[in-house]
Amino acid sequence: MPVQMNASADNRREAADIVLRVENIRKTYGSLVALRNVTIDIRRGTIHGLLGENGAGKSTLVGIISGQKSPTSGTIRLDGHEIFHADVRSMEEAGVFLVTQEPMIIDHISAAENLMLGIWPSRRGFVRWKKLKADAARMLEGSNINPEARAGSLDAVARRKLNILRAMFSGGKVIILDEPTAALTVPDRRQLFEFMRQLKQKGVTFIFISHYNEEILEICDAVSVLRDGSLAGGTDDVRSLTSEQLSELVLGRGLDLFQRDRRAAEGPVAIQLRNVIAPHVQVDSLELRAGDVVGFTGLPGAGAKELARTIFGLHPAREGTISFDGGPGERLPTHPRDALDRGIAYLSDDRRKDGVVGHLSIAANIALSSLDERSWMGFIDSKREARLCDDYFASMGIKAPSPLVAVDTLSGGNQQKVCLGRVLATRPRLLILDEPTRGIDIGVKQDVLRIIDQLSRTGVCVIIVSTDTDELVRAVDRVLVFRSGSVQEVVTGGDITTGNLRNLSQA
Ligand SMILES: Nc1ncnc2c1ncn2[C@@H]1O[C@H](COP(=O)(O)OP(=O)(O)OP(=O)(O)O)[C@@H](O)[C@H]1O
Repeated sequence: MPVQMNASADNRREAADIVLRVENIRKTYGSLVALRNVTIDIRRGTIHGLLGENGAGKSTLVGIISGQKSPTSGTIRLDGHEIFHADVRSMEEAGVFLVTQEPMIIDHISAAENLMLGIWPSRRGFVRWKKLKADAARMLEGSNINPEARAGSLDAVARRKLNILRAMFSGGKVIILDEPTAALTVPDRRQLFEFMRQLKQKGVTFIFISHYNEEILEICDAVSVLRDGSLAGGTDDVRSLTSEQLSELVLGRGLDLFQRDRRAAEGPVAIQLRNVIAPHVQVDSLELRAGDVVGFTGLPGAGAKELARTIFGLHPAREGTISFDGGPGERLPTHPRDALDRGIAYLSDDRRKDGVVGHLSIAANIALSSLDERSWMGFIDSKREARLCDDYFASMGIKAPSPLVAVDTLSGGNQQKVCLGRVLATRPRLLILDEPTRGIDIGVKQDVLRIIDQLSRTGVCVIIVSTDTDELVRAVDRVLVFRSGSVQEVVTGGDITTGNLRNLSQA
């Protein structure tokens, strides 16, 4: 019976190959079924992509794997052993780490101390500070993070990098990265991927959540796709897939990619900025015509985000004026309220800080910043408010039972859609969007780009601050590349390509 013996040896080898198995996992929130009997095998030493539309159940699944959430039913096996009553601590001790989109960093200690959190070297009960600093400095080499810097002073990207590095150096054998590349620059992303490949060689396994096909195709070995809480498909050989097939697997249909019909800068100037000077910003002149969609890009600190925030009154300008429709130059807004009063709206890239109010409903959030428009002599027109909320709820494709549920209960991408609905509802004349589709799935991303396009056709000027080159290529008329606080390059027409923008924004 040699054939049978070979088969069982193969089975054993195969079982040993599987570091993590989720089996028949089901999770419900009241009547909502977030996961329906999901079974996935994750092979040791691979990078396993987890894909799905917003609200498909990805964060819920990795929350369960990492011990943050408990399943309604089903089992998790690590190295073939069933795990009972897992919590975050026991899973980290077992080598399973979840790196979320919101870095868990302690602000008042240094980057080095944060990096080594939980693994501070000690001798006879005393922390070996010298060794800690030396180890941390080695790990942070090439990351542009000063090991001595107070974590609270680091920007969002540095915090995210620190969090990823912490999991990697804490001896994780299964590391889950939930949209780790959001906000990372191209060089940062390359560095992260290189690092993942090195650890993979050493047998570390990654579960990698991303909405970017190109990333999945570049870094993953295998993928599993969730659709509406069920496993919709997957493969152990990502190389056999094309980007279109990946989209189809995620959406259950083909993807209709959006491409703006670019306009030349013609017609009277609607908004003009002059001599704007602010920390990290020095811009002599910027002109927007009605209906222009302009992209701002560059490395962190190069001025793109800073200028956008200056126009909205979040980043104090030392000098500079703004004028509307050929009128006289006015001082720049000194406060967001002042900006909103003058028809300038802004979507922050930090939805935790200035995005949504979690315990309020979707409708209340959408209504928040457009209160003036729906009130008349101090009274709120509630019919109008309901209509407005219904419109945005439907057009943004927000996945929730109704506009009345609390934003807290939505998936990350759906929360982002609420933020976007909220700024669009202010009906501004200048709309500034900072990373508008970050965290949003590929299908809805096209819808959002379409909505921005339609809005611009009503005469609204739009500024999109973005590090997503694909987004810029699809959505804008021209791209301003920032360097050292100034506009270094203006890219127009056929020159707006992914390759060009990557080269220019890294230079
Ligand atoms: N605490 C909660 N209460 C009620 N429903 C919840 C809760 N947490 C998640 N859900 C629901 O479970 C479903 C799955 O959400 P999950 O966050 O896992 O999606 P996701 O695939 O990670 O989406 P995204 O890409 O937007 O991050 C969604 O319908 C979401 O609204």
